[in-house]
Amino acid sequence: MTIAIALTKGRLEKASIAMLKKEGYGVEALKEKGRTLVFEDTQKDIRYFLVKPNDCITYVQHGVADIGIVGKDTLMEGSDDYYELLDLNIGKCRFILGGLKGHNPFDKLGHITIGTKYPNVAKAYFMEKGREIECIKIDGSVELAPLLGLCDGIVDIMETGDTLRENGLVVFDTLCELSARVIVNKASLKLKQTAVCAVLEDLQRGSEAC
Ligand SMILES: Nc1ncnc2c1ncn2[C@@H]1O[C@H](COP(=O)(O)OP(=O)(O)OP(=O)(O)O)[C@@H](O)[C@H]1O
Ligand SMILES: O=P(O)(O)OC[C@H]1O[C@H](OP(=O)(O)OP(=O)(O)O)[C@H](O)[C@@H]1O
Repeated sequence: MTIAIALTKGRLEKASIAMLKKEGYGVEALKEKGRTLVFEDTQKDIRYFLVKPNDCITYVQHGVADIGIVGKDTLMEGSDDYYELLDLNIGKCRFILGGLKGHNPFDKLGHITIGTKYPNVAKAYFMEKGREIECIKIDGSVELAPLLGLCDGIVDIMETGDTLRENGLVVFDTLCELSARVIVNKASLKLKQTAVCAVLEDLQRGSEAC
């Protein structure tokens, strides 16, 4: 029975392919991918494809992918009609509230404006703290927004902290730790249980080595 696995392209791509390869999966072809989008491992009867983070969830929810590997940040921001079954211990980073030194958004009395790629996460965080915010959706280089006066602070991913530091920004709070997760289509877990669980067991072993 063929299993389809959606991998997130970009920052998670290398580490997830390396883990699959180490566990004996034939994903070598993905690394010399050119413009080809789908790869078959006929020996293991697995089909792989590389997609953008949000699309990984979409393909899993629709059952086109049985399994997806995607960041917890993307899962927290998006819809949740899937099973999240494994933490892979790769792509580790955290959600932070950041901004200009001496300008903690919580100290502001009036209206707070937050720049972020993750408006749902940001709103939930401030709501829990009893503050309502206006979110300005930013698609990249989020650190620019407070520097140029677009917003009072940002909710974004931090790994090394270099991007914040090099732009003179500071961390005011950590919302939570993040890493890549394995998600599974709900029907696939029932209908392809043996094959799906075999992949999960291998990935579990791989994640323990991280
Ligand atoms: N600095 C980072 N350190 C570690 N993991 C990160 C970092 N930035 C992103 N990630 C993880 O990698 C995933 C993919 O990030 P990536 O930046 O490649 O994609 P993206 O957000 O769609 O960006 P782009 O629009 O530039 O393609 C994120 O969802 C997150 O889980
Ligand atoms: O703490 P650091 O190690 O500096 O990493 C953090 C940066 O990485 C991510 O952006 P990315 O590089 O993916 O680019 P983007 O701004 O286009 O989203 C994130 O949005 C930060 O800008």
